[in-house]
Amino acid sequence: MVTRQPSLAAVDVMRDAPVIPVIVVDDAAQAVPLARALVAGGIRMLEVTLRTPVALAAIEAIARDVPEAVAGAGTIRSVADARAAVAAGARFGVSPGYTSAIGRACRDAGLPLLPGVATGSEILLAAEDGYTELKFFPAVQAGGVAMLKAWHGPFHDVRFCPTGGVSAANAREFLALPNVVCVGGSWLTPADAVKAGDWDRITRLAREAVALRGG
Ligand SMILES: O=C(O)C(=O)C[C@H](O)[C@H](O)COP(=O)(O)O
Repeated sequence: MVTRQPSLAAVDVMRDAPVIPVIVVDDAAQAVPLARALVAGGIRMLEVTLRTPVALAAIEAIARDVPEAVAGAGTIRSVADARAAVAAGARFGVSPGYTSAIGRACRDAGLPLLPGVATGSEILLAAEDGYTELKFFPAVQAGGVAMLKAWHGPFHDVRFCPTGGVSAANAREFLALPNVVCVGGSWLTPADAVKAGDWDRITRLAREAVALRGG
């Protein structure tokens, strides 16, 4: 039984911290300590990608056992994914691309969505459906900082979370842009650290990520 939480908007998800960690969980038992490690470092909005068989169980475990965290689902590629994410207790969703069917399903389910876009036409489609807080994916591969600067003219009212190729080394450049609210990335949860249960390292990486804004 999933307890419904107070409603959240996509912009709240983006504003909470400078980085949304993109998490891949291979073993459901890792989910709770991993979430606690990120929370200890100041990161609460957690994107658990639906890329592994245990992803939904991981979201469920975090939603149940780590009340300070806000579990979200990444890699939403279909209406079925959106519904499964909600049923597991996800409180926001992130998609690597966008279709109106996904947008509608998330809205109907009350799931704030960060739709993935990489072109002007995709931005227009998402905006037509009422989505103006978007994930730019894959950010570095699709044009990076220069692309976001170019988009700022025609799409000045759209805000982005660039993800894909973003790291501690280039995050500040993105965060300095007027149309970037936060960035997303997998660097806070390196596969070797998760595998080894090196939660202190993950807390340290989270803390460094929090310091990216303003510092
Ligand atoms: O599974 C998804 O839908 C995703 O969210 C894709 C991720 O955003 C990127 O894989 C993160 O890219 P890196 O930070 O470069 O590792």
